Amino acid sequence: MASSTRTLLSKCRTLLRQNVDNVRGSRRNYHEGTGLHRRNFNTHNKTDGGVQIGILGAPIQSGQRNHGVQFGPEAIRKAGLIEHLDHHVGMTIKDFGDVEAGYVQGHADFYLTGKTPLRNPTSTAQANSKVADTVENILKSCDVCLTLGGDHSTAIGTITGHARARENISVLWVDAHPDLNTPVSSPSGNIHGMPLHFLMHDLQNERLSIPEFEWVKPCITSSNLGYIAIRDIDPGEIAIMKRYNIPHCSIREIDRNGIAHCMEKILDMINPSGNRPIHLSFDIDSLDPSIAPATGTRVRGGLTYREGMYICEEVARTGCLSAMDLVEVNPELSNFREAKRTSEVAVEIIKHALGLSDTYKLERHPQQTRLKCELVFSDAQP
Ligand SMILES: NC(=[NH2+])NCCC[C@H](N)C(=O)O
Ligand SMILES: [Mn+2]
Repeated sequence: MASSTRTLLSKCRTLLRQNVDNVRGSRRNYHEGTGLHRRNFNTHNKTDGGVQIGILGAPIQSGQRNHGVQFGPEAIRKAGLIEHLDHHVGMTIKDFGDVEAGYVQGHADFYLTGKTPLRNPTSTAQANSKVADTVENILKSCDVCLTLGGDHSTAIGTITGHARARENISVLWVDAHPDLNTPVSSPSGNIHGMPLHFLMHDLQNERLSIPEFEWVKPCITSSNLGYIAIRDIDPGEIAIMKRYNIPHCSIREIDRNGIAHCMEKILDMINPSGNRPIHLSFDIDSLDPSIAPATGTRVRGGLTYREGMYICEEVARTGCLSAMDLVEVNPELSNFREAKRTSEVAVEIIKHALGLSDTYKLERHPQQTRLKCELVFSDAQP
């Protein structure tokens, strides 16, 4: 390429970036500072300063068939999660241990539907009820609750707990799958492919009357939910997404328009005012299996490492992160090295969502109970 063309191209890119930054700045008040800081979502009056992160393990595996996903919390902790977070000034980590989830071998009970029986409703409901109570409690004393799964049915508990503790939450669902099946549309009977049908107001008529799940009250609507990276979508899920116009950026839209555009679009859709508490539900299978192989429902053609981290950085920059799930790490489904690699990537994902990435640094402002995540390296050129 001739050097004059290259210069022109680079000038265009710079202009484009500046434009994007201007639009963002005006829409979401980025000039106020970016990143994780206290947004007064909480009802408690903490004056000791700094952001409190509560961590909970939810070793639930009854939402699917593979053995081993119950070891997800242990694997992520072993990959150094606490050590990575602990030394950051202005951030306090409280580890609440694991919820007692109970282990279900294969098929404990099922609820008969027309097609595939719903697998393990009793144990999945009971474990999630504990998760919901614990997340609700953690959010009374912490600014952010991080839950380590477990399979993705865990989101039934975490989102319920979050919605009990804070008003007006919006959910960003990062996943290869929309997990929006109903017991009737599900091809597998696995509850980890259905958590959202329990939680969405719009889908209450699709629920079966399962006494153990009575406690789950709808708490999100189709406009509070956004998908990113989905690429393996069942016919029943497509129908629901179309019927309720659920905001989404499929992996193909990321290919076409880039991750920056997609994140901006999806955040504007689910959090237009820029001050709703965000629930980030991150399924490790959203990443390409070459990066995160130790998971149960791998789908080729996933997010690159940087795309995954970028999603989390942008969430951190909103300053609205209030709860996060990191689910579906299953260390038993690959060899030791791959399992370790997957857990390490999970730690990286969490760090980035909390505003701790290579391109950012956290700074505690003196005398302020606030963390500010500042860009120490930016591409913006004069
Ligand atoms: N959280 C997950 N990994 N979900 C996978 C769901 C796969 C499939 N759509 C099902 O409903 O069975
Ligand atoms: Mn999922």
